[in-house]
Amino acid sequence: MEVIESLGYQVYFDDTLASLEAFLAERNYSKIIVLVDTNTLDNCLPLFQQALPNLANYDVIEVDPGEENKNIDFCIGVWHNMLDFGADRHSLMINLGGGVVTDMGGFAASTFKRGMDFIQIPTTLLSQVDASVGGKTGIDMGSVKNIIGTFAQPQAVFISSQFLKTLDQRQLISGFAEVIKHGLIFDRAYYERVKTLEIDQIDNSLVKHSVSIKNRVILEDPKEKGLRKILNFGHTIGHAIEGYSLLNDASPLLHGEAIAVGMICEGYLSHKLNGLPLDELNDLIQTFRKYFNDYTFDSSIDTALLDLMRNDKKNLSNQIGFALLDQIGSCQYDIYVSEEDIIESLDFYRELITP
Ligand SMILES: NC(=O)c1ccc[n+]([C@@H]2O[C@H](COP(=O)([O-])OP(=O)(O)OC[C@H]3O[C@@H](n4cnc5c(N)ncnc54)[C@H](O)[C@@H]3O)[C@@H](O)[C@H]2O)c1
Ligand SMILES: O=C(O)C(=O)C[C@@H](O)[C@H](O)[C@H](O)COP(=O)(O)O
Ligand SMILES: [Zn+2]
Repeated sequence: MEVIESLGYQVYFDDTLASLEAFLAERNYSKIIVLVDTNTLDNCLPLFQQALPNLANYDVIEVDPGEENKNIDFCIGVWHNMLDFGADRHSLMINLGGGVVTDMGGFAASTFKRGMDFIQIPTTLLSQVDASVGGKTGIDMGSVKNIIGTFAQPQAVFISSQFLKTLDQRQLISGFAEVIKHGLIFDRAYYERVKTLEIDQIDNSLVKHSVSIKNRVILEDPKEKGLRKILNFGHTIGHAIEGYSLLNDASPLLHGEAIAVGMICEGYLSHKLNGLPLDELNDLIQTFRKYFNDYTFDSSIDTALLDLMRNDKKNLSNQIGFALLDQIGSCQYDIYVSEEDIIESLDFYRELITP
């Protein structure tokens, strides 16, 4: 078992979850509530129960799965359940699921009675390498991603590769977008390694390395005043596309799929505005197109996408904020880009995927 020290808590890489048993034994929580979605109820709760045979007394809250449920209505349902179960300030919320469960459960716990303890047990690749660590919690409002939320750190994070066995290929690839991002923004050698991998070669070492990159960034800047913004590479445009797709597509893009498109567009902006060499831009494009399908959207939605980007949390005085690469493995932040250039980057993507 390995442990990474994060912002006052530990991230345990522990396939047996023995560290979770020890963690619970050390603390005297008045009540334990496990938040799951329908899929993690079926696929992950049994593993959790096997690992903790002596944990008899806990309540389970179940929500419907998917991004479309990461909203205030579901959150209210969670808060009602917490009240019904008699949760108090000395209770613990265990979020057992992907990024939707860890984001929304963290938000529900961090606001309930002005805040109670929670831990994250991420069960998707995306939530293991990214969402469960760093204390960003939140929910969407319509198409606007993560617009209501808190910075609230969990008491601990427990990562077990056992959970990934039931995850389907599309979800694994979605999580892989954040892995590639970690290499692009921080670690060129890591990028060179991951871009050659097949999806079935994802292993513990890669999850740990991604967490260690994210952890180094958040330790330096927990509340995203500066450096942490690099973790948002691809997200200014990616979140707009994800939010748009969520409400308009019959089969919406997943978070990782949307930010993969975002990273190609923002790769283009990195080349045009921040010195990313052309051959590195082409390499980035080739990598994303190796793993991700093209996403077709026409220019009629550009206004809607720009409207969504106007809500980005990196914006300043009505200027749309970006984190952009100057070379692979290195990223700058607080770069404000004109709407003309943003549209040019969307055009670039459209031309790229046109046969
Ligand atoms: N807080 C952060 O720092 C941060 C970072 C990155 C992404 N996010 C957020 O994370 C969310 C995306 O997370 P996600 O990709 O994990 O999506 P998700 O939580 O929707 O999970 C994806 C799907 O997999 C299912 N699932 C989860 N674990 C499973 C398992 N072990 N076996 C089978 N099925 C399983 C879920 O029920 C869901 O249907 C987005 O809302 C994104 O904004 C947050
Ligand atoms: O942890 C961070 O900081 C990130 O930006 C990680 C992102 O991958 C993640 O999608 C995050 O939820 C985006 O946050 P937001 O502040 O842009 O909503
Ligand atoms: Zn992300």
